[in-house]
Amino acid sequence: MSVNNLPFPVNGKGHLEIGGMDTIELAEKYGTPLYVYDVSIVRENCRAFIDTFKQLGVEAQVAYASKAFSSIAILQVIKQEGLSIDVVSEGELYTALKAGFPPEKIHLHGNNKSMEELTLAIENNIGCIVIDNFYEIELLSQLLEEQKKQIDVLIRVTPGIQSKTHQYIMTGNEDSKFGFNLANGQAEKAFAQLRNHEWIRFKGLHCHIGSQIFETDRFTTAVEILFSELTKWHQKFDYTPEVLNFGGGFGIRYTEDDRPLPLNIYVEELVRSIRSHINELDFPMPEIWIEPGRSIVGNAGITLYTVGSTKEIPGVRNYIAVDGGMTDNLRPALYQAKYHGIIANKADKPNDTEVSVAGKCCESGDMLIWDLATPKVDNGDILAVFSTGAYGYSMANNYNRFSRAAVVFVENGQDKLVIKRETYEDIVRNDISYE
Ligand SMILES: Cc1ncc(COP(=O)(O)O)c(C=O)c1O
Ligand SMILES: N[C@@H](CCCC[NH3+])C(=O)O
Repeated sequence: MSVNNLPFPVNGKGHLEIGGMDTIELAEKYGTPLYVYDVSIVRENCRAFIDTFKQLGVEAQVAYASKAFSSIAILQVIKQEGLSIDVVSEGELYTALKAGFPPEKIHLHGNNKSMEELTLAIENNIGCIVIDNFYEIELLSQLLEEQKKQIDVLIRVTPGIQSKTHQYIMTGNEDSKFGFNLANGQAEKAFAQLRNHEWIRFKGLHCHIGSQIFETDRFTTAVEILFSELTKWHQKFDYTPEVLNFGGGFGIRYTEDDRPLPLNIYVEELVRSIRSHINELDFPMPEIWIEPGRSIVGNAGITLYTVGSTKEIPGVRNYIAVDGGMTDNLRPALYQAKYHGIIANKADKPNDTEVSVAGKCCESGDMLIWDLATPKVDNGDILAVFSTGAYGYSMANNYNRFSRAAVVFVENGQDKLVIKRETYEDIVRNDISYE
């Protein structure tokens, strides 16, 4: 943090900088709304996870959850840093293959994988499929039998943990659309079907307890729950897992109320807890996999907007409207997510007023930030919203036929366009005339 508790520096012109670049110049060059990523932060986050596992001497795979932001360029950075990735759809898998991601480092997720998704995964010999339900076991068995191929799998289990996060991003609770329930025996039933399967190589268990989690105790509880199941399976079937995957969910700072833990702490606590269980049970140490998404790209990205209209309601509130909104950042409308931002061309000015930032969609709920302290705002000012690198571009949409914003990477004072701004021609491309 530098001026005013900001995550990025301010230059001599009073402009916010990112990756050694002036944000106002970037806005002029590429237009707004604009997503800008400081690639060096992505790399730092990757290394924090990878290096901690190395220091602890644990065989691991850190699989970037590409749903947080999937594009050819970001997956190339992730590949350079030596991570694996998790994909949840044919589109994400296709993007990964196009990015030249090594197939053996791709893991496929999804609660309703289609024949096409499974076929693409099998044809490309991806590293692992995380099986979610009994129907998928049938589909996968059928496809592998037809192609006479084997594949590694984990099964996703729901440990029954209520994480302290928004209901829509909880996934490990019992009443969830994801995974096999542990408590009611479904997970054991799936394990029984898979342990001696001709085509499916059962490697271990996966669980993901939710997203934007700030406490390690949720993860260590998940470890305990998985090991209590594994203890049963060991007694009954003499089974020990080769792989345990504890998903993602490591929280980041959106506003100053968020208190994220350093990323190494999550890994250290997980490993400590797993080691204590395997020592007690006399199991060999399994490979540990994790799937961070938000914590890899979230704080590396900002969004730049141009301020347009303003509206003062005396005694109520001052609105400023920007040229984007719920089309480039759905999270405030969907999860009441909170963000912090600043007027990037007045980053050195004192905050002597308060505004609420509206998007330009035809929805009252299209508000990006409520009650943000700023200097006096004029039209033409550039607003920078922080921590939009995860689930921003990836959840962008064309509501009101807005075009998706461009994405620029900056690193060491260099900028590069990595996703072009969508054109209106792109938007009508699949429309078919009815005249
Ligand atoms: C199975 C799985 N793994 C990983 C993630 C990534 O989560 P996050 O971006 O919070 O790290 C998710 C999303 O919540 C998920 O469902
Ligand atoms: N899209 C969610 C997180 C993903 C949840 C996936 N299991 C968010 O923006 O917070």
